Amino acid sequence: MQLKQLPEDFQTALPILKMIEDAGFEAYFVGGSVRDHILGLPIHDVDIATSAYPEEIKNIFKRTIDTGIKHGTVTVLMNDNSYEITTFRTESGYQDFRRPDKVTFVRSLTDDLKRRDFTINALAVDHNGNVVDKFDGLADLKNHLIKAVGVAEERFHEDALRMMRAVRFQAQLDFTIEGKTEQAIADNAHLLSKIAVERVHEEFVKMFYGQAWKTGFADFLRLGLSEYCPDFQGQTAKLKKLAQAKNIVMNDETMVWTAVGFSLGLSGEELNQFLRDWKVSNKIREDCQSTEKMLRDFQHKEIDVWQIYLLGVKNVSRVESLCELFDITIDNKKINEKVAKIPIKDSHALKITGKDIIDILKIKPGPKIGEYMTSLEKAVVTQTVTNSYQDLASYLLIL
Ligand SMILES: Nc1ccn([C@@H]2O[C@H](COP(=O)(O)OP(=O)(O)OP(=O)(O)O)[C@@H](O)[C@H]2O)c(=O)n1
Repeated sequence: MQLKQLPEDFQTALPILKMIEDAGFEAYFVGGSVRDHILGLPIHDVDIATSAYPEEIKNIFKRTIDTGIKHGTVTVLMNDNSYEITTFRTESGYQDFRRPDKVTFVRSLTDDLKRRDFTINALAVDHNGNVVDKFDGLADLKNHLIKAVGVAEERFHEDALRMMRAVRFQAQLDFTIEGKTEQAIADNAHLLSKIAVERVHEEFVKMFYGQAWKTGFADFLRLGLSEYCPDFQGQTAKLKKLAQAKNIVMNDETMVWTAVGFSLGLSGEELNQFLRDWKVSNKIREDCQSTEKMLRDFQHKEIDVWQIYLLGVKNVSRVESLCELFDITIDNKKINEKVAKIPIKDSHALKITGKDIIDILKIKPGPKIGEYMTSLEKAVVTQTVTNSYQDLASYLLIL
């Protein structure tokens, strides 16, 4: 097959392919960008694979960065763009965060495509738009199938995260996992416990961003992958409820982690520990905790204006969606009334500064100042005190 027209992102990168070819090597567009373009989806990253070794690439281009040179990847800077160019390779085992343990550079495109995870990701496109399809990836794209390249077991032994990728692609693309590939996931789910939590975390969150996240998540549970993830052992029944909940669009990490934590019935320190186990960032952990608190408050028909404020007055829609997910009814009118009455929209609007606090209380600068600021902010938001220098200064003295 030949693409009717190369997508714009490929066209911009054509001079790179040409320069590599002029030096006597092969170069192709590969991976997710090819898959997404054929599916008519927007392209994210343009990946280029080549028969040239990294040092040979560095001799061809003036401006390069050794991104992952041991693993064959060199970034080439051209005009305002940067491109990751990776030497054809075979590999085994990814025990660390992102890179395979052992890589062997090869000169054959087919060998490179052979080591890739799924047939739909094992397509390459040359400078004329000719698609190299050694493993029937085009047919699988047409039939909406996620199918491992070659023997599925081997692909999952090389990198167990690919089992999560299968479930994630299924959710993102609304595809089906092919029979043997699916069986191999069920048989090898335990291999997931060997993978760095950061990698599992990344895939887990991406799984929820797809249109059909509930199908993806249901398969993640059904195929036993959840049993090998942090804190999910023996929790399938609770998690299943999430897979059967109402359909909402999950569009940020806080939503995902709050939804999962809430399904498990976690709050306070337990929720915090769960999120730490999954290596969720401090910022998102804080957001999840205030979001979860709001959900619980709504469940008990309470509306805490400070929680609404903390979450960011504009971000109540996230909580609304989560309430819909868990069938919690919320009184929008009441919330809007409360939001309208919040006298400040952010902490910078406080009529007192950290320096004022130091002067008034005659204390040294330090983290305590931030705590005082938060207490004053809370007092203003909950209308315990008015936002004037005089009132805030007096309130500070009785804190
Ligand atoms: N565990 C992995 C990760 C990646 N790949 C191969 O490397 C390509 C690029 O990987 P990556 O950018 O991580 O994923 P994409 O397939 O591009 O998809 P997405 O960006 O949505 O993750 C994939 O298409 C696939 O051919 C693989 O075989 N095994």
